[in-house]
Formats: sequence, structure tokens, C-alpha cells
Amino acid sequence: MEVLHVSAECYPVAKVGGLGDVVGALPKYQQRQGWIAKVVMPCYRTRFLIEHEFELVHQGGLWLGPTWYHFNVIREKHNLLGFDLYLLEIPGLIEGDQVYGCFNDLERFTAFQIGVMEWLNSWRHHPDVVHCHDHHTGLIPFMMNYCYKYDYLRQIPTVFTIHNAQYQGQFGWDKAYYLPAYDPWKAGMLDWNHLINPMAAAVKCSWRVTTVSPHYLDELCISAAGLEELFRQERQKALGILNGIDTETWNPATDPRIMHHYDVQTVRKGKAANKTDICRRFQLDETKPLFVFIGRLVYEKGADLLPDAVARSLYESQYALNFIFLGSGDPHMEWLLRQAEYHHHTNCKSYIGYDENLSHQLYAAADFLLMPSRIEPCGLNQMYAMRYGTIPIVRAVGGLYDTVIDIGDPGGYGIRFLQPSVWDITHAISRAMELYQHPEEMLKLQQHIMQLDFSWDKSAQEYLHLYAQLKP
Ligand SMILES: Nc1ncnc2c1ncn2[C@@H]1O[C@H](COP(=O)(O)OP(=O)(O)O[C@H]2O[C@H](CO)[C@@H](O)[C@H](O)[C@H]2O)[C@@H](O)[C@H]1O
Repeated sequence: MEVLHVSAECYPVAKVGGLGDVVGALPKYQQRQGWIAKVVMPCYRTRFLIEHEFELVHQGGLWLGPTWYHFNVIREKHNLLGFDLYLLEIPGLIEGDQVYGCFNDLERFTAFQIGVMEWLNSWRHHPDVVHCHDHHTGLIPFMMNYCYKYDYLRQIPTVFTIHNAQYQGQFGWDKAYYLPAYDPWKAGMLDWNHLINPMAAAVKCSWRVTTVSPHYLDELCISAAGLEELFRQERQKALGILNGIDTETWNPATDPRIMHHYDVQTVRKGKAANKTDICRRFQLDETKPLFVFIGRLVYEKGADLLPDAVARSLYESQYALNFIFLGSGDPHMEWLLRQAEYHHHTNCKSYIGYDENLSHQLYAAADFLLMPSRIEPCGLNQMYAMRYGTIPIVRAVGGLYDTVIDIGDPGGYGIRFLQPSVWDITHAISRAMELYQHPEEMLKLQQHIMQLDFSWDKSAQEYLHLYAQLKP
């Protein structure tokens, strides 16, 4: 059995956030469970492309409205990722190493999807499932069903996974001519609120829809950036499957990105050594508890609440704790975090930018990880943190609700709060400070969370079970 994943990101080729992590790990685990899993993504000029060997497997052409583009499909030669990786090159359109945020994203990702269709159309055999991820691939299920040219592909089951329904990729009907000719009676399948909405089209046209945690699916039926009615209508074909983590990449006993390795037995010593290094680097007092935030600086992640929560926590605790923020995104939020550092520079540091190494070092060094998300479809950071013995402090939303149990509840191992407000965050931090005063209890919790199983094994199995139900 064969599944083809289509995605805009895949770690370590190109990653902006959690989508890259998932598409870099899930196929590897599926492959181990006996399926053939392949990934196709746009060919960005990233380091991975330059440093590894590729071979040409297909050459073709595509029309984006009236414009003709030549494209190549290249495959990584040595199966380095544990599955076949294909990159779709479109010279003159997909250039440079930037994943999102180019002025012509609409054209880049629409052409990518048409390129994937053309390539698939040329295969002598069918994959058993085409699995699309997020709105950049959301037009594919529509094209497979209703574009005359791809009639041959109609029988292939499609699965669409929603990693984040806030981003839907809408564009005006004036650009409908970008798509290959389709059955005009089916134009409604593309539409939501008088716009072409790739996220909505995928929910309508794919055989099954999944979200990256069960709780998030329930939330989408109530609040989904305008699509809640659609989720309510299509609820019966949707399923929440919790993301896993790649326990080989994220392993404090072997992680090449951290200085001091440790396991469940040596966690106290190991974390202390990593914390000392990080605190020296950022000039923080290592005897104080260290709270970190890692993530995209956007409204959904609640990053704007952090500066006030920091000020208030420092004031209430008489400067008895430290913070490090790692993130990039909204320029205003970047400025807010820089300001927090400026005002409280002995206790609060921020690194504005993307740094994969530093993120691993922070998971290893921190005592607590803060996630005050307003929306969190699944969240991977809390699971990485727990694997590194860092206690998560999360807002009970989406996948955070599904993965973190509060220490006040039976079997609890993290700290949860309800509202995305400065008050709730500060209160949660004060509970963490209280816990920090009891090192033996902290150690027990750290050892417990390091042993929780968040690996992909179970979730990959759930996806395979879902694919098996899809009979053409
Ligand atoms: N500045 C920085 N430097 C280094 N590393 C950084 C970084 N900013 C973020 N990261 C890394 O990016 C990843 C973020 O993953 P998340 O799942 O938390 O968020 P994201 O919102 O991108 O993903 C969306 O998709 C995923 C996958 O389905 C869902 O879990 C999530 O809820 C949903 O919003 C982690 O690996 C984190 O370490």
C-alpha cells in the first residue's frame, strides 16, 4: 500500500513550524509499519537541497491560466529521511529559500498543486491514498474530483489534514482561471463566502478530513475563522488524530544539538548542566527557575500576553525567576518582547529569529515551558518539552487540552490554566514557582513526563487504519 503526502513543509528540508515536523516524521513511521510513504513538496533552495544528492525523475509542463511553466520532479537519492522525498521545481516561480510570505504565494502554491496533479497523472500506477496537508494543498482534492484533465485520478482516495484552520488561503474568483478546466456545476465546491477557499474546498472534496487533535475538531465546530458551519456539516467524515513526535530527533540522550546528554536516571544532573550553559550564554542567574517560550510570534500563540505576564510575575516574586523567549513573526510582538528584555534585562532575555539548535538547547535547559495559546490545534512544543523533562504550563485548548493533565488532577504532570489572560498566566507561573520549591517532587514529575509515550507509533497506526477504510 502506498501513500503520497503533499505538503508545503517537511523537516529537515524546509520547516517554518509544526507542519514541517509532522510531515518529516509521520511518513517515516508509516514506512516502518509496512506502508510505502512518499512526500512531495515545493523545491525551495534550502541548505538541504544544496547539501544532498538528487536525481531527476520526471519533467513536465503546466499551465497556470495562460502562462506555461516547465517543471521537474527530483528525488533525494539515498533515502536519508526514511522515505522517498520528491521536490517539485518550477523555475521562474519557486525560487529562493523562502517558504511563505512571497508576493506571489498564490501563484507559487497553485502552480505547485497543478504540477503535482500533472505528475500524478503521468504515473503508471496509482498511489492508494493522496494525503494533503493544510490549505497550500487544499485544491488537490477538488482537482482530482472535478478537473476533466485528471479524470484518471478520481478513484484515488484523498485525506486532508488540518494543522491550522486559521490560514485558509482564500482568493478572489477573478483568479479562477488559474485552475485547469473543471466541471462548472461544481464551482460551489470551491466557494466559501464568495471567495475561492482552498481549506473549505478540501474539507468538502476530500474523502476524509482529520485534525491534529480530537479536542481541536470539537472546537472547530464552534470557532473556525468563518468555517464553523462547514465543520458542523462535514463532522461525520472528520476525525481527530493526535500528532506524535519523532522520538529519535527529540531525544535528550542522543540529541547532537544539546551539550549535555541525559536520560530519566540522570535528568537532574543533565538538565542542570544544560541550564548552566544557557544561563551563562544569556547572562542569567542559574539558581532561579527558568521559564521559556518557543514559537511563532502570532496572536494565536498568545505571545502578546507575555510581556505583561513577565512584568507582573517578576514584581510578585521579587525577581525570583528568569525568562527566555525564542521566536519570530509579527513585528509588533517582536518589539514587545524586545521591550520586555529592555525593561527587565537581568531576568528576561529574548532571541528574535529562528534557531533550531537553540530551541533544542532551551527544551533541555528550562524548568518550565510556557504556552499561553489562544488557539492550538495540537502543539508539539509541550510534547518536546516533556521528553526533555521540562514541565509544561499550558492553556487548556486544542491539543494542549489533550496532552497535558494538571498536577491538581489525578495522574497530573503539568500546569493548566483556562483563560488566555495575563492574570491566568501569572497565576500559573506562581503555581510553578511553588512546585520549584520542592525539588524532590519536581524530579518525580520530570522523570514521569520523560517516560510518557508521545511517539508517532500509535498515531501512525491510526492513520493507517483510516486509510484502510477508504475503498475506491
Ligand atoms: N523561532 C523558532 N526557532 C526554532 N524553532 C522554532 C521557532 N518557532 C517555532 N519553532 C519550532 O516550530 C515547531 C512549532 O510547532 P507547533 O506545533 O507548536 O506550532 P505551529 O503553530 O507552527 O504548527 C501548527 O501545526 C502543528 C502540527 O500539526 C500543530 O501542532 C500546531 O498546533 C499548529 O498550530 C516546534 O518544533 C518549535 O520548536
